[in-house]
This record gives sequence, structure tokens and C-alpha cells, in this order.
Amino acid sequence: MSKHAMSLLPRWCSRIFSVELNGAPFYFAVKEKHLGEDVPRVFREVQNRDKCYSVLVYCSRDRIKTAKFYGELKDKLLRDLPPECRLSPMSSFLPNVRDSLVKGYFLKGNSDTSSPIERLLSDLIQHDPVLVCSYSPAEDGQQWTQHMWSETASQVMDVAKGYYVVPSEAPEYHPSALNIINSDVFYSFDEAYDVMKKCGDIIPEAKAVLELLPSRVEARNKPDFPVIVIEGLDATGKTTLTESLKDTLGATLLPSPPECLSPWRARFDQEPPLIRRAFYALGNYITADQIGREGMKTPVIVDRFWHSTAAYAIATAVSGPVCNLPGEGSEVYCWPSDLFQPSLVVLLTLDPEERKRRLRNRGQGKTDEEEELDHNQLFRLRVEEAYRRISGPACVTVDASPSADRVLQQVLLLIRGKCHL
Ligand SMILES: Nc1ncnc2c1ncn2[C@@H]1O[C@H](COP(=O)(O)OP(=O)(O)O)[C@@H](O)[C@H]1O
Ligand SMILES: Nc1ccn([C@@H]2O[C@H](COP(=O)(O)OP(=O)(O)O)[C@@H](O)[C@H]2O)c(=O)n1
Repeated sequence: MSKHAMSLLPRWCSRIFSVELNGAPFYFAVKEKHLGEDVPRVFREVQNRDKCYSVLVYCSRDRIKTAKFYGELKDKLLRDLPPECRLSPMSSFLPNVRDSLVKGYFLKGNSDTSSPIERLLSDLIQHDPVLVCSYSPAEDGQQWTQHMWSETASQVMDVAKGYYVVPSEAPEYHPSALNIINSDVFYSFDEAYDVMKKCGDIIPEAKAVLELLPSRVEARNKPDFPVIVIEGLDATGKTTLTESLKDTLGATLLPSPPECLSPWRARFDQEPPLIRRAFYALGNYITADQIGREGMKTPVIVDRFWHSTAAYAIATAVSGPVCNLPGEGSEVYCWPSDLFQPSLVVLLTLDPEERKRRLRNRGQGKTDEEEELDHNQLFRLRVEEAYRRISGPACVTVDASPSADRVLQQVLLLIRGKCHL
């Protein structure tokens, strides 16, 4: 048996497995004995001649390699599997144990596709850091069993008997929440820097990004002037408002990510979350450095900052309804202790229909994530709720549906109340 498999096995029966179908997680567990439990939902609709498989990716010490491999594995499976084979994201975790999440894919095939699928998986298990299991109906046809594949025989293991798959309760939080800290959201410059530095060997652009970073991140002297961050989903009116605030207050306007990172943004948007989020996190530190300088001369208005980085990352990491987000007050919503704290953060909110209307009128291209906001109402709700839960500083919500001038006046009132301008 592979040494990878050994490392997962000791707590095999404590693990929960989660398969994402149409954006919602379905859970099951494995047991040595069957006590008459139901067949888990993921297997209930599967026909008796169907066969299912899971491919879980081991987390090696090299997180960058694991993250890259997970993305590449999906491309490979989509390319090489028979088109009838259904592929769904899958994970396995120990409930409430941080960093216990192992990610992978769940495959559903039928008797016609099982040979090509099994050939592909046999090849994978021999060359890549994966744990493969197959699922088939037990002899009585009533239950389903899970068989772990051995690395050497590249076939279903005969030394270990199959485990029964049984339904499992949904855990308190979405399993991805267990791995958010320092994988999706970075809470210090050093953590994000470390990821970017390790990317240097495989992504040449990472070296260029490292060269743009401030040499020191310790808080400079507090800026003399107020620093106001404007947050909100795409097309809520941030650009319109930040331009007006700049003119009205004689302020300096800074975007995050900063302009110096623009040439590299599209490149990092293609990378897996670990790398992509480290890029945006570092962008905030560059902006913070600029704030430190400009804030000694004028008020500073910042178009997106840490709230955007964390809220989009958290909302993407978990799926399903808002209740799947880490609970209010969770440490995932904390502000990084080494990142500059603005005087005020304003969150612009807008009715979804009005936001769509504004998007149409503006008629620009959108990032995949912004595209997703349109199609996936749950994702939009998760981003908005994550924005609201971030603290230190928390954001003040402003309804962005009135005219641009009314919104400006409303925000000026807030600034004058809070920042003595
Ligand atoms: N208060 C407002 N009322 C009506 N339309 C607005 C308002 N604020 C902005 N817009 C329009 O909505 C679109 C999106 O605004 P923009 O400032 O570009 O948003 P963001 O920077 O948040 O993506 C633009 O076409 C802009 O002219
Ligand atoms: N400070 C920031 C700013 C943007 N972002 C990311 O950038 C995306 C939005 O940027 P954008 O340029 O499309 O936003 P708009 O200028 O269109 O409002 C979000 O999906 C975030 O993932 C971030 O992570 N941190």
C-alpha cells in the first residue's frame, strides 16, 4: 500500500467525504460494519450498472505544487475521460480539524466507460500523489462499498475489505472553511510573500511582483489625513464615487490592486486560489505603502482594499447558501495585524436588478468572478455577507441606489462624522 494511503488511513473512519453536485455539498462517511443505514444521496440515483470513483490529492509539503497539481488534474480528467463521465469536486476532512481537508474529484461512469476510466486512474495512481477509491454496489445490491486502490497492483485492493458508505450529517461549517486561513486568505505580509517567493521557480512573473513589494511593512507613522476605502461589488458605483470624492476632498485616489501590478493581474487570475489570493493580498501591502506616503499630504480614497480580497476569497472557497460561511466572529474575518487600518470603510450595496442594469449600460468585459456574480445569486449573497462580517475596521453600508450625487452627499456626511474633515 502506498505510504500516502497509510497517512490517510489511520483516521479513515473518522473522515467525512463531500461531493459537490450543482454547487451543493452531499456528505457521506465510511464504516467497517453496516447497521442498516440508508444509501448516501450521492449514490442513490446511481444505477446498479454504474460505477463511481474518487481521486483525492495528497497535500505534499510543497503547497504550491499541490495547488497547481489539483488544477492540472481537473484539466487532465476533463480532457482524457470519456465525455459521458460526470466529474464533480470532492473533498475529505476530519470535522472541525483545521487543515485536514484533502481535495479531489468524484467521477461517475457506467459499464461502457468503466474500462477507460480505470485505465486512466491506474496510470494516475502510479505517477501522481493521489488516492483512488472505487464505489460499487455490495453483493446484496442494497448497499454501496468503497474500495481503496493499491498503488502497486493498480487495481482494486484485495488485502483490505471494502468499507460501506453511509450517509453523514452536514458538518457545522462548510469543509473548505477549515483550510481558508493562509490558503485562501493571508493574515500577514510574510505568509503571502512566502507563497509568491516559492512561485518564483515556476511562474517567472512572480519574481517581477516580488521586486515591486515594499522593503518594509511595519506600520509607518499614522498618516496625518483620513484614509477612506470604498468597497462593493462590481458596478455598484465605486469608480464614480471615488472620482467624486477625490475632486470634492482634494484627495489622492489609490486603487487596490495598485496600478504597478496591472501587467501581471491577468496572469495571476489564471492561477489556483493559493497563488491568486497571495497576489491580491500583496497588492494591498503595496497600496498600504502608497497610503503611508500620500496620507501625509492629502486625504486618501482607496478603491477596494482588504475587504475585497478576503470577502471574494472566502465566498469562493465555500459553496452553497450563506449559512455555509464561517460563522460571524470567526477568525477568518479578522484584519491582518500588520496591514494599515483605514479610518473608514464604506460598502456600497445595490439591488441585484439595478446592478445588472448598470453593468449592461457600462458594457465592459468582466472577470470570470464578476461573471459568476451575475449567474450565481448564492455567490453574490456570500460575498456581500462576508464583506459585512469582516472586522477591524468593519464596513459601513451605504445604499448606492440613489443618484450619484445623493450617494456622494451621504458618504461625505459619514466621512465628516467619522474623520473630522
Ligand atoms: N448612483 C448612481 N446612479 C446611477 N448610475 C450610477 C451611479 N453610480 C454609478 N453609476 C453608473 O453605473 C455604472 C457602474 O459604475 P462604476 O462607478 O463604474 O462602478 P464600479 O467601479 O463599482 O464597478 C457606470 O456606468 C456608472 O456611470
Ligand atoms: N483589493 C482587492 C481588489 C480586488 N480583488 C479581486 O479582484 C476582483 C474584482 O476586481 P475588479 O477590478 O473586477 O473590480 P471592479 O473595479 O470592476 O469593481 C475581485 O473578484 C477580487 O477577487 C482582490 O482580491 N483584492
